[in-house]
Amino acid sequence: MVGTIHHTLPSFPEGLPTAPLVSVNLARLESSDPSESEAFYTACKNLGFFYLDCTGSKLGEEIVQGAEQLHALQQVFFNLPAEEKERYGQSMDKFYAYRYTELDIRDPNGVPLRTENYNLKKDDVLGNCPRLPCHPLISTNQPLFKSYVLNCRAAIDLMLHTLNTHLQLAEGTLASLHRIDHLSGDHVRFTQAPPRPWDDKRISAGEHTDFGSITILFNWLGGLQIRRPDNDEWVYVRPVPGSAVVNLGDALVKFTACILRSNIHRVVPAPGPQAGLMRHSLVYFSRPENEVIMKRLRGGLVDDQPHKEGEEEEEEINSHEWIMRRAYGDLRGIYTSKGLEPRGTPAA
Ligand SMILES: O=C(O)CCC(=O)C(=O)O
Ligand SMILES: [Fe+2]
Repeated sequence: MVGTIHHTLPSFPEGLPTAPLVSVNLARLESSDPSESEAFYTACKNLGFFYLDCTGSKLGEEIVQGAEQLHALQQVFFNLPAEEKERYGQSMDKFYAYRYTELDIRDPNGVPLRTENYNLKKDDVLGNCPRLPCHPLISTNQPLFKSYVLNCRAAIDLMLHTLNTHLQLAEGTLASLHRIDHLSGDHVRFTQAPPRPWDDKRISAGEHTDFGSITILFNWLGGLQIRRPDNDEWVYVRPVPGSAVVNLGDALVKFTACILRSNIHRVVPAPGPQAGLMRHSLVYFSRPENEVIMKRLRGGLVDDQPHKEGEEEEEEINSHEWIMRRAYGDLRGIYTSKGLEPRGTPAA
């Protein structure tokens, strides 16, 4: 198995309530193993979160290795002086650039600490659109980003294909909404959060559902929590070396008229002995192509789903607009089968 650095960090504490995530093996999904495929589909319907065990799959091992390399790179990137990072910040792009939020905690020099992220568009990496100027550290690592994007997309395309089969949709329906050479909101995200005390207000403001299709997440410290749908309890997702955490986003809930689930989650300070460390995560968000209209699909099991009152009159918006309004506009919040639960801060 590819080396990961989890064992070099303080371990995730025992005895905390953790999320009941099933583990789906990528190699077995690749070989269309019927019971693995069924377990995957069940996880997508019941919780919308699962571990993707990448061991024993060439593609999986490449994804894990890429994630480790990008984890090392993101730490170098976030260690750059603030002015250097800000040069490629929000003045260039509202979303696909370096972004930060200042915390009300200061470092020993009196400088406010930041939670930071950097978003890099799939279309930028693959050359489907003009490239946004970026720091040399990012541009010199384009081959690494490119192989990571292609590998994540290969895994996502396989998962979409498997879902398509279980949902009994016409062949290629989900694939036709997620063509890699068509513009979409897919992106790689680096995140960094400094150690900080528990803050109820900040934590609840960060509760969200992802609003795209399928998210592939790597983190090395605890702190990610999901709210269990059965008892509403917030529980930790323990990082597992060699596995990604995969979750579904609201677009797939919309397309399938709520057959699939996107579960609410949030990030809290890392627990126990991990609490004093800088926390990073590496996320690949996939989203429908920009021009795709965000409404229920026709065909297969989706046709058996009940129609919501007023569904026919719902305004038709495309994926690009959906993302912008979910991130910054009037559609901010948590999307559930009951509708949109408004929240003040951007979801992801
Ligand atoms: O940092 C994490 O573990 C999760 C991040 C997340 O949920 C997101 O960026 O949407
Ligand atoms: Fe998320």
